[in-house]
Parts: sequence; C-alpha cells; structure tokens
Amino acid sequence: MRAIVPFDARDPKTRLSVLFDADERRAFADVMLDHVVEALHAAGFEPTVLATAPVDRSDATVRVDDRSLSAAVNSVLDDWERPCAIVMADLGILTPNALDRFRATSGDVVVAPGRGGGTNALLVREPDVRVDYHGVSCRDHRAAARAVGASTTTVDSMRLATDIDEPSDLVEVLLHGSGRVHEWLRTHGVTLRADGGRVTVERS
Ligand SMILES: Nc1nc2c(ncn2[C@@H]2O[C@H](COP(=O)(O)OP(=O)(O)OP(=O)(O)O)[C@@H](O)[C@H]2O)c(=O)[nH]1
Ligand SMILES: C[C@H](OP(=O)(O)O)C(=O)O
Repeated sequence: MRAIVPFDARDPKTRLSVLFDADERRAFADVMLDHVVEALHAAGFEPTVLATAPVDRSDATVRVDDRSLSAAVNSVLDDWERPCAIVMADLGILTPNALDRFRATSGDVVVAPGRGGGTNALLVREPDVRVDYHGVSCRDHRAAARAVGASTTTVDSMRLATDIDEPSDLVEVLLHGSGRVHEWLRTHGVTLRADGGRVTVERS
C-alpha cells in the first residue's frame, strides 16, 4: 500500500526550540523521517515523502509541494488510488508491528489519533474522503468520513499516538524508543530527569 509521509523540510519542530537550534531541529526531523520511512518499508508500505522543499532520499519517492499541509495531502489523494495511507514523519517510536496492526484494521477510514487531538496516521479506503489537519483533526476526520457515508475505526496504539512535538514527548523516545532516534537524542545530551515525581528531559 502506498503511504504519504508529509514532511516540513524548512523549519520543522519549532516547539522543540527550547532544546535545539534550527540546524539541530532539521537534523532531528531528518532522523525521525528516516525512522518512519524505514518502518513503513519493513511493514510493506511504499512511502512517498511529501516535502515542502526538495529533499534527497534514496529510500522513498519524493513529491515537493509547498502549499499548506492539508492542500498538499489532498492533492495526492486526488491522484492516488485507494487504499492508501498518510503517516506523519514525526512518529519517533513507531514500529513495523504497529503499522501492521494499523493496516489490518477494518473500516473505510482508519484513524490513528495523536495525543492532543491530531491525526498521526490515516488509512483511507474511501475515494471521497479528504483531510483537514490542525485543530482537533482526529475528530474532524471521523466527521468527514461520516459525511460521505464511510465507516470509521480508531486505532488504539501508543506507538502511533506518540508524535514528537513538545520536549515532554522526548520522554517516550528515551523510555520506549530504540535505534537512530533514541541514539540521536543520546548523542545530543538529552536525558531523562525524574524530579519531584515528574519525569521530564534535560540537555547537558
Ligand atoms: N508537506 C507538509 N508537511 C508538513 C507541513 N507542516 C508540517 N508537516 C509535517 O506534518 C507532520 C506534523 O507536523 P506538526 O507536528 O504539526 O508540525 P512540525 O512542523 O513538525 O512542528 P512544529 O513546528 O513544532 O509545529 C510532520 O511530519 C511535519 O513534518 C506542511 O506545511 N507541508
Ligand atoms: C498536523 C497536526 O499535527 P499536530 O500539530 O497535532 O502534531 C494534526 O495532526 O492535525
């Protein structure tokens, strides 16, 4: 199955600015993209990176579109056959197993919500459904599916629900991640900090 992987190649991960400068944020976003593309291949998906600016990749098709996220994704949905998937590039603890479960879930539209109301992955089997990201997009996507008479299913998966937006999300990578995303944080001095019963991260 083909999968769109939206990727902001210009100024990604601004909510991590408190920890990383602009070059580091770009490097970290690249490492997470590598991780997601690798997991997609391992689970038998064919990824297309939908980037806001040219990116050099040998492991995926690249489509450049500098329009807003939803406009760019919908343009791919206009072109592609169903079923297809949209999987965000910042799923830092994603595994092939989680993607296998996602693909095996029935429903015209399968929603993998992100914590906080977003949509980390969407499997679309219905031709008329289009995306509308930002805000409470997991709710909006279920409503959009219902509006065209499509059935929806929601996937319950910590690995799909964990998108890396805020410094606190890095706790999940340090605790449950492995491989290159975990290693990048380690080599950039990011560690867990258990303070007064709360777990956060700090950078040395
Ligand atoms: N193609 C495309 N992808 C985008 C765009 N904005 C964000 N993305 C990607 O969509 C996914 C979710 O992005 P967000 O977490 O909302 O934004 P972000 O730019 O990664 O991070 P922030 O700057 O902290 O909001 C990530 O894979 C981004 O790389 C866009 O305008 N176009
Ligand atoms: C794009 C957006 O991502 P978030 O900003 O919630 O990570 C969404 O999933 O609607």
